[in-house]
Parts: sequence; structure tokens; C-alpha cells
Amino acid sequence: MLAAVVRKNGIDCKWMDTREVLIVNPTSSNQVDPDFSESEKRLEKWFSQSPSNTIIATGFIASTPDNIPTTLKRDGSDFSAAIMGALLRAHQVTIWTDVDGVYSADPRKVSEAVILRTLSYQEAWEMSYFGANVLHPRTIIPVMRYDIPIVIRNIFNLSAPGTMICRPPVDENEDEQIIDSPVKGFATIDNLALVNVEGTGMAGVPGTANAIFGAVKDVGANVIMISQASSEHSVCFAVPEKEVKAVAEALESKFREALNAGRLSQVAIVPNCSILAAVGQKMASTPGVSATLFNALAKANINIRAIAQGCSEYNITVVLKREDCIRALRAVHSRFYLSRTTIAMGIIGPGLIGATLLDQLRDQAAVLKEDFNIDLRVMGVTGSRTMVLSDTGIDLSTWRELLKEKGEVADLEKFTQLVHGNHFIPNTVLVDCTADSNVASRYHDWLRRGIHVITPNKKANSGPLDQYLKLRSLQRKSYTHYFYEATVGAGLPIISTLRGLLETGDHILRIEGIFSGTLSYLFNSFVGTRSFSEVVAEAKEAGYTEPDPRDDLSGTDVARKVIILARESGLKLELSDLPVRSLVPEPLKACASAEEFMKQLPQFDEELAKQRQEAEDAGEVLRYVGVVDAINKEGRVELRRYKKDHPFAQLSGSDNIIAFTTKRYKEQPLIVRGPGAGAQVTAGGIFSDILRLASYLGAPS
Ligand SMILES: NC(=O)C1=CN([C@@H]2O[C@H](COP(=O)(O)OP(=O)(O)OC[C@H]3O[C@@H](n4cnc5c(N)ncnc54)[C@H](OP(=O)(O)O)[C@@H]3O)[C@@H](O)[C@H]2O)C=CC1
Ligand SMILES: N[C@@H](CC=O)C(=O)O
Repeated sequence: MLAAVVRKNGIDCKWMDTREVLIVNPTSSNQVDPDFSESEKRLEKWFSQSPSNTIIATGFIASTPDNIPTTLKRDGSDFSAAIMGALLRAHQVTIWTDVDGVYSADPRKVSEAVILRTLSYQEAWEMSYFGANVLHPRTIIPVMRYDIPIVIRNIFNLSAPGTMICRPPVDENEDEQIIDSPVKGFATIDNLALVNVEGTGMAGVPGTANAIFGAVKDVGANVIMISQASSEHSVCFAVPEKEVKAVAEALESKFREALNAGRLSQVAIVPNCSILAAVGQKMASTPGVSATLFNALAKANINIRAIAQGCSEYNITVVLKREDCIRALRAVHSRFYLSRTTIAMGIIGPGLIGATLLDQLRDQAAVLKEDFNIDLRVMGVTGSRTMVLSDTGIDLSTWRELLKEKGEVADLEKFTQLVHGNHFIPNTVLVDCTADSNVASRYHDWLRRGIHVITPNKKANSGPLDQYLKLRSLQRKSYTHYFYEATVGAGLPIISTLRGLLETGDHILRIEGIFSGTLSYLFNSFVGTRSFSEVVAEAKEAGYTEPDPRDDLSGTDVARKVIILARESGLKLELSDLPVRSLVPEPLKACASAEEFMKQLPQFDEELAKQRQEAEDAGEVLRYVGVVDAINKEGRVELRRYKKDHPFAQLSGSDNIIAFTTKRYKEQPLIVRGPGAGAQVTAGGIFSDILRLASYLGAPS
């Protein structure tokens, strides 16, 4: 019928019943092998009887050598095209199908998967084995014999150039993707089980592998991957889950004697596994591919159960828990720059700092995506009473309304599970923008679960020493990150400067400074023109104070920062070890709320006004300072008087100033100075930590 339609449209065309031309031999595995020499003879004869430039040939069908009609079995239509291409020594074979080409990963699992412009024959083989929408491997064999390219095109989208499967170009500039990434694509197989045969009696015993795989063959199971360490104490292989029971029984029966005698210790089954394979011919000549792959998996906190790589190096296969498979696929896909570094984020505490951070994330999202390939997806926002969650990411221009109008009752465990449970995003970070010690007490659990933590909240690092040490030790052992630059100096680089000094071998002697933006502002502005309580109200209004300003005035906030820096420098101090001079009038310590405290504060203005006047009369100013004394292994927080020409007397606004005296910076300390409180700078500091995390996870920096 098609030939008739083509002829009706004016094209001279013949139709070919391929049963007359294609001759195939059945194989033992219920497939067929083309008989090329017989088919060539018959094709020549057919042409001599029906000369034509255009042939419409039947797909899928052929004949046996004794002329009995048969089919080309599964994927037989593609196979007929490839055989005809080979018989005719075609310039190119095009397979018209309903997809744009071969993707770098299953687009249902990796939304950023890209169409591959070219694949080598071997890459196409590897990808198709793993279920990617490529040609069946046997389809490629006939055309590969004569180096004939096959192009996969979409009949429904003629503008898509498709994927060309061919011998790799000699000039690599022909293919941008090959240059960008040694890995062409990733594929997965689900519903597998691992079988591990283990025992000291296996080492150096010829025939062990033969016996194991003989037993597997006897039950008709298909071995999908094999791995054996060179110690020969164990052989592990993957089979389809539905076949594993029979395999285990066959092995136990075959090796009963060795198991009883203890020469084999076990035949263990690991159910619910998946395979993830990285495929690329260029991997063979590129060092570091497996390191990058394993690193990406480690960073996504994914455990690898088994590994296999053939010496052709076209394929690296890892076996993982099935539930980790999609996350793993996304992590490695994004790591090889085929797609963006995507991080699922949960923001806890949308108060002043959290809300400012959300707005900064909203304003910068497009630039991060387009220019830096970073996709920060806020999957949830929670306060102490309500929370909002989304599977795909919250629209940051409407999060306030969503929280107010559609918020559900806050539940931090549920929040954590849902933000982290998105299997499509490999990495999760929880950003704690509260001042709550209960939230801080969860960091250990989050890090243990592979969730990164970023926070301006000082409670965890200045809380009980043993918990702090536990947290740091866990963090050192795992691939999860815990960043808290904004806990000291808000957006100023204080912790990173200290780390830089220590990591390069310097020794801290003393860290001294004005660590409180609020107290800095108070003493910079309390110059005799306004009362003390008025200046405190201004600091609160400017967003410098803690949620309860008594935390600032009591010196607790400064003490916490001193403890954070002391611990960072290696001192094992508790918050209670620090003598603190509180500026909170004794009767107001018991006020029920921050509002009540602010209301009553004016009654006590006189006392501080007196102290300020006394200092001024002596040509001095009052400054609230913190000290880490690493020589005497102690910390202090004090209200001190400084001469007016002292650097600490020269500050303005909410400036912090921190002086590091070290072995290298002994005569002149290293000084960091700048605004040390306020919503924009603090949120900016947290944002920098988030981008640092993204770069650790693989985003270009
Ligand atoms: N202001 C500054 O310049 C700086 C602040 N910081 C730190 O930033 C953090 C936030 O400060 P700020 O924004 O001013 O504080 P806010 O009081 O404005 O906001 C705190 C937020 O935390 C939420 N919250 C409290 N407890 C919980 C809980 N158990 N679970 C979930 N959410 C909770 C509150 O929600 P709800 O309203 O529903 O109770 C609120 O949204 C503090 O740790 C502070 O020390 C660090 C450096 C500088
Ligand atoms: N309340 C704090 C905010 C930063 O940590 C301050 O005043 O410094």
C-alpha cells in the first residue's frame, strides 16, 4: 500500500517482499543470524528483475535457507533496516521513531537529560543493554561491519537532529559533548539482587567460578554483572530479583559440603538492588572518571554495594540500594556537567534572617541557573507553627502567602523526611535560621542521614561541649557538610579566616574583638544625645539584635561567639567557663517576654549613662569585647574602657572588629572589620555558605 501511495505521488518505486531476499538462520538462543552471502545473491537477482531507485521493503520478515517464512524476532523492524543498509552498503541508515534521539539518561528520571548528538557503536551497545531507548545491540552489528552510520530521528519532530551512531569522529571538535564529558550517558537496571559467595576455601582453587556459574546456568538465571576481588575470597554477582531464590538454592545445594566444612562461609543474598552504569568510550583514555563518579555518589551519601568495570573501560557499573538509584543517577549526571547541580533546600525559621535569605534566593535564582548551572530548589519552609512543602520547589515570589494561607501544622520530622525524600534531587541541605536549641540538637541526626546543614544559629556550636565534639567528629568522618560562617560576624569571613590560619599551620595566640553588632551599635551611638533604651530600640528595629535583645545585652551572644572561636581554635571550653558582665538590669532578667523587657528598660537608663559619662570624662569610650586567650586556654567577655584613639573606639554602626594575634601575625594582628549584624549581610553570609556547598557538590566555582 505504501509503495502504491508513493508511486501515486510520482516517484518510481518498487516494493520488496523481504521473504524473497533476506535469508536468516535460527540460533540456539531463539534469535536469527542473517546469512549475508545468500542474501546478497538473492538481492542481486531481485534487482536484476526489478531495477529501481526507491524500494519500499517489508520489515520484520525473512525466510530460512529452505524458504520457510520467519520473523527477525524482537526489534525485528530495526534489524531489517540495518541488514538492508549493510547489504546495499548504504551511505546511512535512518531509523524513524517517536523520540528525539538517545538521551544522556532516562528523561523521566533526570529532567535535565540531554539528547546525545553522537554515540559510537560500542556506546550504543552499552546504553541499549541498560534499557536506554537505543537500538537493540544486534541491530548495530550489520551496519558496524561496513562503518555505516545509523541515525535515530523523530518522525513527529523533524526539527530535532537526532542521534547518530557511528565510528567516533577522528576530529573531536565535531562533537562538543565528547569533549565536555568522558561519560556519554548513564543507565540503570532495577529489580536486581546481589549474590555473594564467600569463603577462605575459594582462594587459589581453580574451577570455583566455573562451579558457581555452572549452578546459575543450570537454573536458567541470567547473570547481569560479576565482581571478584583479587583476594579470591568472594565472588559477587547480580541476577534479576525473580531468579535469585532459585540461584541461592542451587548454590547452597551445589556447595553444601563446602558450607558444612566451613570452606565456604556463606551464600548471601542482598535483595532490592539496582545497577547504575556510566557509559562512554572516551572514559578509556581519561584518568579520574571513576574517582569523579564515586565522589559524586559519596557526596550524595550513597553507598555502593559492588563495582565492575571491564578492561575495555567503556562502562563502569555500580550496584546500589534500589531506593537510592534515582538520586544516584541525578548526582552522577549532574556531576559530569550534563545537567545542573541541584540542591533540595529546607528553610527553617522564616523570621527576619530566614525571610531575607528566601528573598535573596528568589532574586538570584535565574543568574545561578543560567550563569553558574546551580539550581537551588526550596522544597519546604517551616516556622514553629506552620510549614509549606512542595515536591517540585516552592515559588519564592509567593512563599509568604503560601505559608499564611496554605500552611499545615509544623512538624520538623515530617518536614525533614519530605525535603530529603525527593529521590529526584541528590543533595539536601537544611538551613536553620532559628535561634532555637531544639532545632540545633537535630543537626547530628541530619548529618548522619546525609543531609547537609547550614546555619547562623549559634546554639549547636556553643552548646554542651560533648555534643559539639560529637557533631564535628561525625562531620569529619562523613561526606556531609556543616557550614556556620554567619554564627560569628554575620556575613564577615571570620570562621573561614580562622580556618585558613589553622589549616596552613599558623598558631592562634589570641583573638580579641567586638563581636556583637548590637553592642557595637549601642556604644557607637550612645554618645550622650539619646538614652540607652532608645538606642537599644533602634538596634532592635535595625535587625541587629537576637530575637530577645537580652541575649545581646546579657553578653550571652558575645560569649557564644567567643566559645565558637575558642573551640574552632582547639580549646575545650564550656559556655559556663566564661565570666560574663551582663548589661541587663537585675530586675529585668525575669521579664516574661522581650516586649516586656523593652517596655521596662527606660527605668534603668541612668546607670549606664553614668558609666558612659565617667569614661568620657577620662577621654575614653566603653566597648564590649570578647577575648579568646589561647595561651592561657580561657575566654572572657568584658565591658572595657578604651582610649579614643584605640582602633576599637573608631567603629561605626554595627561594625564588628576581630583581631587575630598568631605566631605569624604577632607584631600586628590580622584584622577583619565590617558590619557584623543585620538582615541583608547575615542572609548574604548564609547564601555564601550555600554556594560553597554547591561548589563542593560539583558546581563550577
Ligand atoms: N540578626 C542578625 O544580624 C544575625 C542573626 N543571626 C542568627 O540568625 C538567627 C535568626 O535570627 P532572626 O531572624 O533575627 O530571628 P527571628 O526571631 O526573626 O526568626 C526566628 C524564626 O525561627 C522560627 N522558629 C523558632 N523556633 C522554631 C522551631 N522550633 N521550629 C521552626 N521554626 C522556629 C520562628 O518561627 P515562628 O515565628 O513561627 O515562631 C521565626 O521564623 C538567630 O540564630 C540569630 O542568632 C546570626 C547573625 C546575625
Ligand atoms: N545579635 C547579634 C547578631 C549576630 O550574631 C549581634 O548583635 O551581633
